[in-house]
Amino acid sequence: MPAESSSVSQSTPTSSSSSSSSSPSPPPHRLADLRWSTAEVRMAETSDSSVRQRCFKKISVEGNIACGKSTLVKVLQKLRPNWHVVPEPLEKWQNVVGRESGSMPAEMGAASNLLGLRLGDPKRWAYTFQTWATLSRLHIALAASHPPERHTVYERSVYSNRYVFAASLHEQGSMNDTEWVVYQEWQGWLLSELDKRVELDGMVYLRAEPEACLARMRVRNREEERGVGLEYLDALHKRHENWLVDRTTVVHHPCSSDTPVLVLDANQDFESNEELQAELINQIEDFLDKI
Ligand SMILES: Nc1ncnc2c1ncn2[C@@H]1O[C@H](COP(=O)(O)OP(=O)(O)O)[C@@H](O)[C@H]1O
Ligand SMILES: Nc1nc2c(ncn2[C@H]2C[C@H](O)[C@@H](COP(=O)(O)O)O2)c(=O)[nH]1
Repeated sequence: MPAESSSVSQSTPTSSSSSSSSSPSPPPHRLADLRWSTAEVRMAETSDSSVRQRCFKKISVEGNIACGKSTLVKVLQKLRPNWHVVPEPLEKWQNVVGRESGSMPAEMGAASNLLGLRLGDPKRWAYTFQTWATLSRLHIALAASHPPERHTVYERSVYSNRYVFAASLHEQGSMNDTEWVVYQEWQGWLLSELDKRVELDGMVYLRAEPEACLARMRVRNREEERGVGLEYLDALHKRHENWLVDRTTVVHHPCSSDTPVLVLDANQDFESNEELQAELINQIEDFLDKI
């Protein structure tokens, strides 16, 4: 990968969806809140599209495992407290709780750590993980699309779920052809129905060498990721590059190959460098102004 600081690889604007509500912060997320009536969904869609102001943007921060997304997102929360920052729902993957009380018997214990199951036995759990990850991401994306009259920054998206992770799991044989087709069909249909509500105005790609990600992952030392090696990080890196840099990944509505992408060099150590952090945040702010 050539050394670089940052670049906006596309600048074609896409439509955005802001919301009309003025609540200062979103309600806490519970999967039980997913039980929307059709009428509620229609109302939200109507108010979304009627208030389509272009000033408040929805973007995601994308990048390989341990490239520094959570670290950047925390910096964003600190330096831009008026932005709505949505971290990845990791704890929902590490502790699966059902919508109905009592649907997960207490004695299941470790069986509720879906991230651990998926990394321990990919063939058995990859498809299940993809459905749960999509569900939890959609939940926070839809919840967040209501209140904020401010920029919203998601840590990853339903799009990396498909074009990076699911595609890679299928390629490596962890999802068979039938699971891959079924996943793509319902995921594609659902997102296209949700349309503007899940569309992004732009994406920030934290681009880091897989070797750097591996080193950081080892330092972070998340128990479930002990078996993750360079080969998997390499495969994910290539998927990110094809999708966000080369733009050769075939994407489906409401994802677009025209969605602007800001590429940031995440090889540099911004964690302990406040000057660099401020510079990165300024670049993201400029990007939001441009798209
Ligand atoms: N730019 C950086 N330089 C060096 N270490 C970093 C950097 N960004 C994050 N880290 C460290 O690397 C590990 C993974 O970072 P994290 O933000 O959790 O990655 P991600 O959310 O992308 O998986 C953490 O231990 C973090 O402290
Ligand atoms: N199979 C999938 N795994 C995913 C997805 N989104 C995240 N992940 C995994 C990767 C990491 O092990 C862990 C957290 O990711 P970070 O990069 O934030 O550390 O979850 C997905 O959609 N599918």
